[in-house]
Order: sequence, then C-alpha cells, then structure tokens
Amino acid sequence: MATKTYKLNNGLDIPAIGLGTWQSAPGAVRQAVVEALRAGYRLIDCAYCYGNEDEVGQGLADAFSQGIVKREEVFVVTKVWATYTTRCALGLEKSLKSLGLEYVDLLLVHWPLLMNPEGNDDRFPKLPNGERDIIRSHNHVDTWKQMEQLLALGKTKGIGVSNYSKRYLEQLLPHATVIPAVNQIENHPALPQQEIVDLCKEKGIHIMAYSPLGSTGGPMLTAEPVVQVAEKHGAKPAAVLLSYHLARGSTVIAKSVTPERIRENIDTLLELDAEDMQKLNDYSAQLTREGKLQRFVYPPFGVDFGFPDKS
Ligand SMILES: NC(=O)C1=CN([C@@H]2O[C@H](COP(=O)(O)OP(=O)(O)OC[C@H]3O[C@@H](n4cnc5c(N)ncnc54)[C@H](OP(=O)(O)O)[C@@H]3O)[C@@H](O)[C@H]2O)C=CC1
Ligand SMILES: O=C[C@H](O)[C@@H](O)[C@@H](O)[C@H](O)C(=O)O
Repeated sequence: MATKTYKLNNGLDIPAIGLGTWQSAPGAVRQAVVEALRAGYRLIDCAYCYGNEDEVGQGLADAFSQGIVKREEVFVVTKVWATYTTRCALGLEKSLKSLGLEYVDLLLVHWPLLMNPEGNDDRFPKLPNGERDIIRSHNHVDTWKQMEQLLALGKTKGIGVSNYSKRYLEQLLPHATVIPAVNQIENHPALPQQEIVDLCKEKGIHIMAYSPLGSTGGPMLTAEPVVQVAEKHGAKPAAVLLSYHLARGSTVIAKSVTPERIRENIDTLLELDAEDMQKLNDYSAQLTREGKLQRFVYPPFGVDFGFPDKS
C-alpha cells in the first residue's frame, strides 16, 4: 500500500500518501522528513508560507546523503504563497533556494487570492485595523497564467491549485491552457467536499486531501463512526481516516513530527470495504443535512472562496 501511486494528467506518478509539514517546528521537521523517507514515504508537502522549508531541505539533504532515497525518488510539493501570486517565479525560486533543490515535482497556488506584495510583512501583511491586506481587484486566473509559463523553465515538473472550490474552478478552467494536475483541499468525513471531488474527477484533476485527521490535535480521530470502523478492523482511527482517501482515489497528506506516528500512518493503511465507506458516507450526509460540516482550516482572509459551507 505504501508505494501505491496515481497517474496525474501530466503523466507524472504521485504517491498515495505524503508527509505534511505545516506547523512542524524547525528543530523537529528535519528529523521528521528523514524518518518519513526511511519509513517509505515518497511525497513531502511543503509551502513557502510554512516558514520551515530550510529545515525540510536539510531533512531531504540528510536522506539523500545517507542513501535513504535519491532526489528523483521523492515527490516534492511546494506552494506559491498569497503575497507572491503576481510573482510566481520569485515564489518558486525562494522555495527552491530554501529547500536546496533544483526543481520541485509540483507547484500549487496555495490560495486563490493576492495579499499585498508591498505590504508590511512578507507573508502576512496587515492593514492598520488588523485585517489581512488583500488586493481584491486581483483575478486568480492571472495567477494561473503565470503558473503555466513556469512549466517551460523546468523548475517545477507540474502545476496545480489548492483551496479551489467548484465555483473557482469553473471560473478558471475555461481560461486554462494547462489543466491543473491537482487540487489540494481540506478533506475528511466531516468535510467530504463531494461537489469539488466530482468536478475534479470529471476534469482529470487529482485530489490531494489535507488535514485528514482534522488538523491540529487530530479532532477527527474521535468521531464516532470513525472509531467504529477502526474497531471493526482492530485498527486505530488514524488508519481509517487516512485510508478513506485511498478508497476515494485521492492522495492523502498527514502531518506528524512524532516518529511512531509518522511510521504508523504509513504502515497501518487499510483496505476499507463498501460497508465501511457507507458508514463514513452516511456520517458525511448526516452532517450535511444538519448543517454541521466541519472545516478546520479557514484562515481569516475575509474572502468568499465559494465553498458552500462558508458562502
Ligand atoms: N493547502 C493548504 O492550504 C493546506 C495544506 N495542508 C497540508 O496538509 C498537511 C496535513 O494537514 P494538517 O492540517 O497538518 O493536519 P493533520 O490532519 O495531518 O493532523 C495533524 C495533527 O495530528 C497529529 N497526528 C498525526 N498522526 C497522528 C496519529 N497517528 N495519531 C494521533 N495524532 C496524530 C499531529 O501531531 P504530531 O505532529 O504532534 O504528531 C498533529 O497535531 C499539512 O501539514 C500541510 O502539509 C494543511 C492545511 C492547509
Ligand atoms: O497550508 C496551510 C494553511 O493554508 C495555512 O498556510 C494557512 O492557514 C495560513 O497559516 C494562514 O493563516 O493563512
């Protein structure tokens, strides 16, 4: 299961599971990356915004020098942060420098908006009233046009998006010369985002599921139906939450800096059966009906991204 891959619309193979690095502290993430690669992970999910790409790069360098993996065996993902969406080439350049790499395998638009590139902070510029400094006249399609140009430079093998709703994808796709290879979205049984998953499937866009455990502290680990499916298999809830995405044909990225969890998350993946998926899907349907879907990651941009649970 660990080595399972999917074919992207650009011909590249993407692993089914990857290590997340958001909120992985410098000092912990270097070793986490080494541990993950030693345990068999072949995808590392990074971002300029995470502020730890230097340490992730050190972990990659350690793994290369220790002979754990070769560069070409690891699928490295990074993202253009919102203050760089009019300067995508620069955003990529900065990530590559920090990571110590010549190229990444996939570059994503982190969020479809522009924050002031000339504001009072490189990553989180704020207005005097404390709100995020957002340039609302920016059209996210223009960012995608820049992303398309980047492919020719050879510094990323593929391009994709993140946090794109159905509405935003429908705005983008008629203008896209290159169809995004991936849409990375929050995804778990309490936020199935089926309308996006279905549209992406129809258009050949692969889903990368983020915050599969419900993000910080893993609140989805105690959801009753998840616990029940885990008990049926004599497994842990984390295994159910991660395997759910494999059953849906998606890639899943789980963050941990804890060596046992890093290993456990890749070693205990399950083949969920139709009954398991029915239970989890019934739970999603019930939350949808009751208006109780849970989105754990929704930064205070003050922008309507078109997600039905937030619009
Ligand atoms: N594109 C985007 O906008 C976003 C992308 N992402 C990406 O997705 C990745 C994963 O999502 P993330 O939000 O980090 O959250 P996750 O859903 O992966 O949950 C991470 C939390 O679960 C804990 N954990 C990990 N494994 C286990 C386990 N087996 N048992 C119990 N607890 C566990 C971790 O603790 P500990 O580390 O202490 O072990 C951490 O507190 C991110 O790191 C990032 O790479 C995430 C959010 C937004
Ligand atoms: O990738 C993870 C998330 O999107 C993260 O990058 C944002 O939530 C960011 O911390 C923000 O506050 O806008």
